[in-house]
Amino acid sequence: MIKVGIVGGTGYTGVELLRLLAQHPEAHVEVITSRSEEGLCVADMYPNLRGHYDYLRFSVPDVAALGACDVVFFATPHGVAHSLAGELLATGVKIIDLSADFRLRDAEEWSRWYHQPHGAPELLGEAVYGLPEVNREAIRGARLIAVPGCYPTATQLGFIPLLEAGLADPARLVADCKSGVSGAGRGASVPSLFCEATESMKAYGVAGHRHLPEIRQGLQLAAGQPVGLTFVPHLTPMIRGIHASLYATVADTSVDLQALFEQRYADEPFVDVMPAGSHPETRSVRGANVCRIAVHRPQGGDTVVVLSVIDNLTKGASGQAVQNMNILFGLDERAGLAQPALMP
Ligand SMILES: NC(=O)C1=CN([C@@H]2O[C@H](COP(=O)(O)OP(=O)(O)OC[C@H]3O[C@@H](n4cnc5c(N)ncnc54)[C@H](OP(=O)(O)O)[C@@H]3O)[C@@H](O)[C@H]2O)C=CC1
Ligand SMILES: CC(=O)N[C@@H](CCC(=O)OP(=O)(O)O)C(=O)O
Repeated sequence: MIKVGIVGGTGYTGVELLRLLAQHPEAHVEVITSRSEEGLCVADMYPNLRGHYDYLRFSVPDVAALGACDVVFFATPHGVAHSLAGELLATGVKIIDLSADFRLRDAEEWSRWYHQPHGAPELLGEAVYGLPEVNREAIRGARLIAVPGCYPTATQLGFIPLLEAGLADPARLVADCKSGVSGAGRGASVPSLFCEATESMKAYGVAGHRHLPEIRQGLQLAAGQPVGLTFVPHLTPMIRGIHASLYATVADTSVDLQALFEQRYADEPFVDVMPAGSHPETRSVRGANVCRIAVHRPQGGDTVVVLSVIDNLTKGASGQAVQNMNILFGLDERAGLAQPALMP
């Protein structure tokens, strides 16, 4: 059994980790932290977990207890993993960080977008970006994994086949993305209030969202050259889900895009290329560690439209984190992640 620690167990990604790990055949959660709920039984806070974690109580983060685990997940706000990662790695534990702390290669760029100094630039060289569809081999040997953000996962998986094949004009990519409200986390904030978020929809961060440099970094690697990306996130009145409508211009309109996408993801257990003409919906991935993709070229023109949907808490965060754990420990990549989406 892999001994698991979770820092930040009361948040939405923390409880999603618990939900997924409850049915994992090779993992056992030993430690879960919360500073605000110290001593509380996990199932008293999340009744959906009653009967699964009756032994488990929240405790304050403690390096000795976490260091006795095999792997520690950080499901915490930005900056927390920076402060604990070095000390924990020294104990021999592996780290899977769901926050953005180690996603950007450049510490100065991270500081600009996250408005604080990078707290552990010395660890950036060894951090592996945990997008298995691109980095599976590097993940296997990693000590420190940076799990991609939710918008970056949906967007990169949608654009990558076009960019790797050199088909899309890399200078003019557009990502028009919609997120459910759980993407903002469990902390109280006015935009997340029921009366603010329901029966309405709005864009935000058009001038520059912190996921822009992360997405650009991944797309540049796929394209092998700089990319120009317009990224517009929107808040939509649903709890879970990311819907990305991605636009690219292609010079060669003779390529069979359906075949290209099917071939690129043929061996990927968690990317589903839907039949030509499909319109994937967010509820088809709710609670499932899956990205469903459809590729269109409307009216046979030179604009390609890729539709990519994920659950922000599953393939966009905790499911992808467990997928990384499975790869890291040489397990079946699907372990604990086989459940289909909840419909309706
Ligand atoms: N929500 C989503 O869809 C996604 C989130 N992410 C990222 O995952 C991380 C967690 O997100 P989410 O679950 O939504 O966040 P939440 O705000 O819902 O939860 C944050 C958790 O971190 C703990 N925490 C806060 N500050 C500290 C600290 N200084 N030291 C230790 N623990 C702390 C909190 O517990 P307590 O204060 O009691 O200790 C809480 O359990 C974030 O970095 C987020 O950006 C990534 C992809 C998608
Ligand atoms: C709807 C909503 O607010 N979404 C969050 C992004 C989700 C997330 O948590 O991403 P990180 O892991 O990179 O922080 C936002 O736009 O800030």
